[in-house]
Amino acid sequence: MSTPVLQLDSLERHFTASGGTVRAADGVTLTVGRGEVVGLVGESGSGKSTVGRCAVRLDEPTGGTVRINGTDVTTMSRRSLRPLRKDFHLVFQDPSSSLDPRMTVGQIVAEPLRLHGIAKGEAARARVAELLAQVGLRPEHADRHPHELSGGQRQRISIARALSVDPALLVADEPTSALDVSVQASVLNLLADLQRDRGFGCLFITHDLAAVEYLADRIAVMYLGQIVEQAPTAELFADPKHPYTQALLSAAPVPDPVTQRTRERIVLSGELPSPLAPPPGCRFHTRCPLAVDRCRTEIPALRTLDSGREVSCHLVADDGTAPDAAAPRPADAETSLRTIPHSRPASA
Ligand SMILES: Nc1ncnc2c1ncn2[C@@H]1O[C@H](COP(=O)(O)OP(=O)(O)OP(=O)(O)O)[C@@H](O)[C@H]1O
Repeated sequence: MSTPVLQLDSLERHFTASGGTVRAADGVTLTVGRGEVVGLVGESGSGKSTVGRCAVRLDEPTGGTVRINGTDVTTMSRRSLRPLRKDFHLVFQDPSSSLDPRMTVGQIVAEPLRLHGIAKGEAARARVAELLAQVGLRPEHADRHPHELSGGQRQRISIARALSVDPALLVADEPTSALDVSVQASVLNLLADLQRDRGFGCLFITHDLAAVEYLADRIAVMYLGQIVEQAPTAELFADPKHPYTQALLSAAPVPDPVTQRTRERIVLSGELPSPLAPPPGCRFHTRCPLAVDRCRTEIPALRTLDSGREVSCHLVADDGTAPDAAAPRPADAETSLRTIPHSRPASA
């Protein structure tokens, strides 16, 4: 297997705040293969952006490792990182914040080409025209400034800029959520087309379950700083194992009129607990409709099931048998705990 474009190993990003330590990312292990789109989902505050920012070293991890194309960049200085920066880019939620208002679109898109010594002068101008065409803009847009363009056009420009140097990895953090609903689909389609044509790896961070189902090959689900489930997209949507994933996906619209897939809506009680003081045992137990005593005291490891999928839940058996969070009855939960064989840690 070729080296993944992104490898996060036990990634940690803890922030020191007045109330203590915020465990925004707390042991995240994740890979993005060459040409693969990995979706990162989870409710607001679960740590997705923190992981995305650490992955492109816009933020400093406090533990674990970040490898890009096999190179450990976790503690590399800005200076040593500079030549590698061509390989990875982040597309932000709000394009206005990442585009310099004093520069023309042409200068914005050409800047990475110049910085990495790839093209200048006429060659850079020709490349910019080509890139603008690829993102659905006209050559004359090169002379405009970001404020003269719509939100959708600005996001197309940040995508053109990010892809100008042919990166191996693109981290897209909610790339459409700041846009009008009417243009979200066209920007997503553009990303999907470019990804297919150019084959870059992509970490796609989103709240939009329909978008992630459409774009991602694989999905990782985050809860309170940790990954609780990872699976190929179709398998995750067809058969979510973790009670949190079941609840999250139960809120998704049913996009396929042929299969008429339906899911009973699972409404979780309470808010996401504070990452300043995560609950003991399974972090999800305070909101899990299936939680049993073991969940309150014993931390479930993220383990690989027989099928190769990964899940961290005491109630999911190695053969993938999982209880249904939509039909919780205390007796069921206790029964499933007793009847499902668990792979317990050696020390337990
Ligand atoms: N610089 C910081 N200092 C202190 N806490 C922070 C900092 N940045 C993020 N956090 C906290 O870390 C947690 C995770 O934040 P993060 O933005 O990564 O979540 P998210 O899943 O991306 O949320 P959203 O979907 O709303 O963007 C939150 O509790 C947030 O308040």
